[in-house]
Amino acid sequence: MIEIQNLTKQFASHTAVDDVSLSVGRGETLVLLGTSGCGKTTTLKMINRLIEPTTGSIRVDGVDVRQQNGPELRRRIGYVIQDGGLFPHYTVAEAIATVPKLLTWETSQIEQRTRELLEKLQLPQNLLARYPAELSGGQRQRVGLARALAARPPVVLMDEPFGALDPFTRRHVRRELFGLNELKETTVVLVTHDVGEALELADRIVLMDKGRIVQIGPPDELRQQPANAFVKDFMDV
Ligand SMILES: Nc1ncnc2c1ncn2[C@@H]1O[C@H](COP(=O)(O)OP(=O)(O)OP(=O)(O)O)[C@@H](O)[C@H]1O
Repeated sequence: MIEIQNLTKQFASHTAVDDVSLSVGRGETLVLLGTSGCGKTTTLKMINRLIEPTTGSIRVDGVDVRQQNGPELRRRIGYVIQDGGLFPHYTVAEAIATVPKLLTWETSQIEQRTRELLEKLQLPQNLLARYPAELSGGQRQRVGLARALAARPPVVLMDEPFGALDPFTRRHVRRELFGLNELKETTVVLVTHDVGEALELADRIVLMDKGRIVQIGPPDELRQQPANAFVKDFMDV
């Protein structure tokens, strides 16, 4: 469970995130939606402390994130970014095993989990010995997803996680991942500017504009009862 209260981030004189308050329930998928530069990524990065807020607070499972050190927090919160965010000198197998190893999983358990994730993400086994430079953009992105999900973290943050995939693979991977049990009990905060993706994946959508929340609610509510003309136009796909 994530509770965000009066969160603001100021970069010099620019307010990137402006007094944002919201909560994400256990197992919920919350989608941050909005135009480029509206503050989605900045909001996401404050949850795992890659960016420190100017003011406001964030609690994950009742504990203020500022009371935990960054690396420890990020071990419990999966994080997926558009290009996969992989270390160049780690093979695919090593990348996926990173967090399970830190948590001292048995080798056989890590191998089994790796096989399972490759299957769900439609990645062939023969990629395991390759380095990120030897993968396509879409493969890198899926390996990034596998790495983030490997140890089944209770919270996963995703920043345009399907952005590099072609429309066909994108739909397929999305359905595989979100349709099966894989993410059912996981609290997910996902950033996208793709309305279709938001409508398909979100339990609730947070529509942002210029750092502020314009409307928050289930997909149908934003479509059927838009708070203003901006929401109506944005959701009208
Ligand atoms: N480190 C930084 N220094 C100064 N300004 C920044 C910094 N990071 C982000 N910004 C500004 O803050 C605003 C919000 O950026 P943010 O990346 O959160 O937007 P976004 O909604 O995720 O956009 P996109 O969909 O394009 O990724 C933008 O105007 C951006 O230029």
